[in-house]
Amino acid sequence: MPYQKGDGPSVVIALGGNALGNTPQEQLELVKNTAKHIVDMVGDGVNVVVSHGNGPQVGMINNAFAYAAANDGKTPEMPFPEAGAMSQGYIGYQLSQAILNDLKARGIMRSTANVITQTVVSPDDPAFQNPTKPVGAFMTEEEAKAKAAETGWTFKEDAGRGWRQVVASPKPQRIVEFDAVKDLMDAGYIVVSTGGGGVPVFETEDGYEGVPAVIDKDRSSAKLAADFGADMLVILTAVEKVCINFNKPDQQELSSMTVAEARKYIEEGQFAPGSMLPKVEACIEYVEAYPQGKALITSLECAAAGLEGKTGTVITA
Ligand SMILES: Nc1ncnc2c1ncn2[C@@H]1O[C@H](COP(=O)(O)OP(=O)(O)O)[C@@H](O)[C@H]1O
Ligand SMILES: NC(=O)OP(=O)(O)O
Repeated sequence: MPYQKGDGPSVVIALGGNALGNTPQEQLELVKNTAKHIVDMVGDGVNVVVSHGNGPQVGMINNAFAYAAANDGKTPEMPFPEAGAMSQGYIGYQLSQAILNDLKARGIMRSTANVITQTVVSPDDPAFQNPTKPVGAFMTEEEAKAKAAETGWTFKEDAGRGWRQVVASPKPQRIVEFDAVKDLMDAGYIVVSTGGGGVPVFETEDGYEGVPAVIDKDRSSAKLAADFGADMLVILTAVEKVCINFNKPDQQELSSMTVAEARKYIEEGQFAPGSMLPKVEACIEYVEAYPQGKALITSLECAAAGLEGKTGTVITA
C-alpha cells in the first residue's frame, strides 16, 4: 500500500546506545520511548530513515557464541558479519514493532520497513591495523586483561566508562541496498536500516564477502544522508550538546559549529575517540558531501526541540 510521504524534511536519524538497551528485554521497553520521539517527528511531517548502534549487542552475540562453542564443543562460532546481521535483525524488529504500535495508537496511516544492509569497506583501510570500535559489555581493567590473555582479543579503555573489546572499524564506502532504502522512503515508509553501520563487506570479483569488523553507525548514517541528499543528519546520543572541555570545570556546551571550527576542536583533542569524535567526524563528512544539509547532535529527549533549532549542536558547512 503506497503511503503518503510527509511534507516536511527528509532526515536520517542515528540512534545511540542510550536509545536502545543492554538486553533484549530492557531494549523492548526502551524502544517504546524511542519510538514515541520518532513518531512525534513523523507526525510533524518529517520523513525519517532510522539507523542505530549495535556495539554492545554485536559484541555480546559474538562473545556468547564463542563462549558456548569453547565450552560445549557443539555451538557454532558466530563471526562478526553474522552477529552484525543478527543485531540489525532483532534491534530493527523491536524498533519497527514499537514504531508501528505507536503509529496505530495515534491513528497515523504509515508503516515501517526494516532493511538489513551491507556496507562496502576497503581492504586497504588502515582501520584493520588499529582496532578502535568498542563492542560488547563494559568491564574492569583486570577483567579485560584476563579476557585478552584467554582469547587473544583486543581491549581498550572506553571514554572513561570502563574497558571493552575493540574491533576494526573501517570507513563506509557504499551502502549495498541503498536503492531499496531510498525507494521505500520515497514510497512513504519509515525505514529502519543501516543498523550498526551495516554489515561490513569487501566487494570482490566474485561478489560481496563479510568482514569481521564493526562500522561506526554515525559514519554510515552520514553516508546514507549525503547519498540521499537528506535535509538533515540527526545523531541522537546521551548528551544534549557537544562540549569543549568536556567533564572539566570549564566545560562549555556548543550550540553550533562550522566544519572549520569542528576541525579546530578535533585538533585540540576536544572529542573523545570512540565516542564523540566519530560523531563529529560523521557530521563533517555529511555536510562536506552535501553542503546544503545540516547536521545535529543532541539527545533523544531533545530531538524534536533540536529539529526546531531550539537546542543541540548544529554543524554546518
Ligand atoms: N566533547 C564531548 N562532548 C559531549 N559528550 C562527549 C564528549 N566527549 C565524549 N563524550 C561522551 O560521548 C558520549 C557519546 O558517545 P557514545 O556513548 O559512544 O555514543 P552512542 O550514543 O552512539 O552510544 C556522550 O554520551 C558523552 O558521554
Ligand atoms: N556500530 C556502531 O556504531 O555501534 P555503537 O553506536 O553502539 O558504537
